[in-house]
Amino acid sequence: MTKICVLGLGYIGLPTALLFANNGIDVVGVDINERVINTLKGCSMPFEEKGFQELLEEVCKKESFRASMKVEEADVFLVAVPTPFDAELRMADLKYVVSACEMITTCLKKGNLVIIESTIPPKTCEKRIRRILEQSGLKSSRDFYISHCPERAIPGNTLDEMVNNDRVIGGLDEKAIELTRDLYLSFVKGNLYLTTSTTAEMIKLMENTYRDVNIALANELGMLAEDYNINIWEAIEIANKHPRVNIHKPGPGVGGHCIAIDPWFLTENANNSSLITLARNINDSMPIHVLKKVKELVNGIENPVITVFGVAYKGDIADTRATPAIKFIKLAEKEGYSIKIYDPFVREFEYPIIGLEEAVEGSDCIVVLTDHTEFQEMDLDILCQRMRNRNIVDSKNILPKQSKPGFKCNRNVVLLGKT
Ligand SMILES: NC(=O)c1ccc[n+]([C@@H]2O[C@H](COP(=O)([O-])OP(=O)(O)OC[C@H]3O[C@@H](n4cnc5c(N)ncnc54)[C@H](O)[C@@H]3O)[C@@H](O)[C@H]2O)c1
Ligand SMILES: CC(=O)N[C@@H]1[C@@H](OP(=O)(O)OP(=O)(O)OC[C@H]2O[C@@H](n3ccc(=O)[nH]c3=O)[C@H](O)[C@@H]2O)O[C@H](CO)[C@@H](O)[C@@H]1O
Repeated sequence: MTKICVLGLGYIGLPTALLFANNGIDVVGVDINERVINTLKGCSMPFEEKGFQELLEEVCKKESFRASMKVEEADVFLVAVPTPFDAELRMADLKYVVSACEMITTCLKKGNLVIIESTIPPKTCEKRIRRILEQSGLKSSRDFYISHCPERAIPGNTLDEMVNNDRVIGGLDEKAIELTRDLYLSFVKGNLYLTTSTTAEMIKLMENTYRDVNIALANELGMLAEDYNINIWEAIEIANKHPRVNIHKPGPGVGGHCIAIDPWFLTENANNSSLITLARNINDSMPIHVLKKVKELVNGIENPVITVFGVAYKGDIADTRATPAIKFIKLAEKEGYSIKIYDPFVREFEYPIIGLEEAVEGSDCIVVLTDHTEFQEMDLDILCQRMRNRNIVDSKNILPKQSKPGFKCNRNVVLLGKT
């Protein structure tokens, strides 16, 4: 039986490890975080993602998955550690990938395959990973093999997308590509596209950059629509009826571990990338624009109290990584506003999260920053009765549009893109 050692048991590494373990592979999951390992040893998921607690219990029963803090000899090593953005240098911070590869070097044997799933800048496998692994004394493409198999699954629907999405497999050589393809065939039902490692690195970054640039376009169109006093949401919906138009949605900015940072990995060595940089800057500036809308509404109110609805980086998940809500909250605090936060999913955050009624009580403005489905069904008239002033900025266009019959609520709803 093939044995695989997965380094990094986060949102990507752990689901991947469990899928391999459930499909005939012997898996050792390695993480440097003791809490993660202890939680897994108790057969519990360290984070929530639909379908994975059940899968973990299944592989615990089968004894095909073990969690450990130590890398051990295996046929395949898979790296899924974080690749954060170094804001000062404006480039990928590869320290976790480097340290994971150094850990592998101590156990590397002839015939091994090393797969990098972490998102990395173009040429990282060819230049950086190869050099580190060759410190073992073995030679890449002769004694062992390196490939890049970027992950494309979307948080909130990871299980379905990991199994059914098409995947890109990039190798330093043909043998690396073949070995990687055979391994992923154990659970992937989508097509596998085979290419070089550098092309695969580039493809992953292009996909997220495409989305970022299109979101920036939607944000800019939203701001322009304000000048013309039209509803951007209606305009986009109708424009998207064109068979070749797919304008994304405006909002308070782009969060998450990927789209807000990956475009920078593309531009770090480029002399000429004005569009990608501009798009990033537009999206990063959106919390300032939302705050401007709030300021217009609460102007003249003494000591305004602002209620934030949703701090997860997107709807119906608990993940707050790089959420635009943080920037909005910090800016609003600088403005002297008191902030109360309600989020039905998020449990851990750097600001307190409170219950809905408490969050709305005495508020001067509700600001929606996340499109949780729950917000679609809110009874705004009841909420408005608890507010001191009935103002709403709905940056996600998610709240119900109509007041219920029998209630009169003088709410002043400001959608982004419509004044
Ligand atoms: N989360 C996503 O939706 C997503 C999707 C596609 C690609 N990616 C990419 O996948 C990679 C992993 O992202 P994630 O969201 O799973 O990160 P994560 O922060 O959820 O998990 C990473 C784990 O790696 C562990 N770790 C760090 N250094 C280690 C080492 N040397 N050895 C073993 N474990 C180590 C950490 O303790 C952590 O538990 C990143 O490059 C990310 O850009 C993420
Ligand atoms: C190309 C692609 O699809 N990549 C996906 C992406 O996953 P994600 O969860 O980060 O992506 P999104 O859902 O796009 O959310 C990001 C932020 O953008 C905001 N947003 C979104 C759409 C819109 O029209 N207007 C917006 O304002 C949203 O609120 C949120 O803050 O990266 C993962 C890791 O690489 C991939 O694996 C995964 O396939």
